[in-house]
Amino acid sequence: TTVKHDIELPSNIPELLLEKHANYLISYGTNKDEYNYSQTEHMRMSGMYWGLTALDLMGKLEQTNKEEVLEFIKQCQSDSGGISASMQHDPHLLYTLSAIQILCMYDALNVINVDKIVNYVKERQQADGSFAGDQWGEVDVRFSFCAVATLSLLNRLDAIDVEKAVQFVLKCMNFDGGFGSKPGSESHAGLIYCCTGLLSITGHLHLIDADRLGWWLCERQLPSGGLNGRPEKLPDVCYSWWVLSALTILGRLHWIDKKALIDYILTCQDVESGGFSDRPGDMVDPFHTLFGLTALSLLDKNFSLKPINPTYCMPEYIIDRLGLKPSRLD
Ligand SMILES: COc1ccc(S(=O)(=O)N2Cc3cc(C#N)ccc3N(Cc3cncn3C)C[C@H]2Cc2ccccc2)cc1
Ligand SMILES: [Zn+2]
Repeated sequence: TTVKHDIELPSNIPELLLEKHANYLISYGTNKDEYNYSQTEHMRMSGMYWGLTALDLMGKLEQTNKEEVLEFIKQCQSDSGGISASMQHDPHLLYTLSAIQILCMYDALNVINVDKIVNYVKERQQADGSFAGDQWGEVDVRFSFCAVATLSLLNRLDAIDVEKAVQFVLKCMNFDGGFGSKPGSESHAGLIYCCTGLLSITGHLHLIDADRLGWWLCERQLPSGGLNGRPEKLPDVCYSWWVLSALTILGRLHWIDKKALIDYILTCQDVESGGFSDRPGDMVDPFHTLFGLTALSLLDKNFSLKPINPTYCMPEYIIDRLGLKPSRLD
């Protein structure tokens, strides 16, 4: 039997239903009793970053409850300086980055203790330049990206050893040009985004074999038009973001069949409830809704979406306002 590694696209391709997606995200945060809301407590800070970034891209940030969000973030900063996913949870670099990204969008970094954030991140760096995600010590190159992105948003990259952080990223590079989560781990689109983004922030993109990695990335596109995260995997909307943002940073976005990918992403909308799912017909969620919209923003500026910065996955105007210039290959 031939193993199916792709899907058939539905015949009709819906147009981009921005009002529906905005209403889905705005109501997601409000009805707290809903099952989904309770299931996402362990990652609520990231869930808020996904929803608020998507709403800002659609020009709806002013419809959110800014004061309530700022109060929640203040309550989530622990004595260690790190920020947790929800109140009374342990702090972690993943949620510290999400919180700083939200505060940059709201232009409200003053509501938390920035020096204690910087110290929390600095304390996570290991002797080999890598970063542990929290005090329990799990190392993953995703956490290197969280550390470097957080500190660069605060203009405090001086607090860590950037050269050693870069050395660890290079140890994660594979013969196929891609990156895994640790030295020797297999290449995966999500980790390639983290490593490409870190090297873009620190100005070390010249260390990447852009043609070899670009080739591996555009190989992710399947006949359905969708992108997968590794060879032999099914397509998934969130991989549109991981692959496209890395290709954009490498200056090779044009290597992808844009029209086919746009059609794939549009079929992943739920035309009733709003929101995007990983594949047509699956359950929608805020994670895939953000990454569907950010991918469309990179693919075609004629959708009514604000431009997205491929390195930080934040609206371009926020990165401009912060005076940040993450590098890209031409
Ligand atoms: C399926 O239930 C889940 C499973 C895992 C998680 S998770 O570990 O917190 N996380 C974030 C995430 C959030 C949502 C939403 N809302 C949905 C999925 C999803 N995944 C799982 C996923 C996405 N594409 C395919 N898969 C299987 C990624 C994962 C890891 C991740 C975290 C942060 C940034 C990037 C990636 C949450 C819910
Ligand atoms: Zn996904």
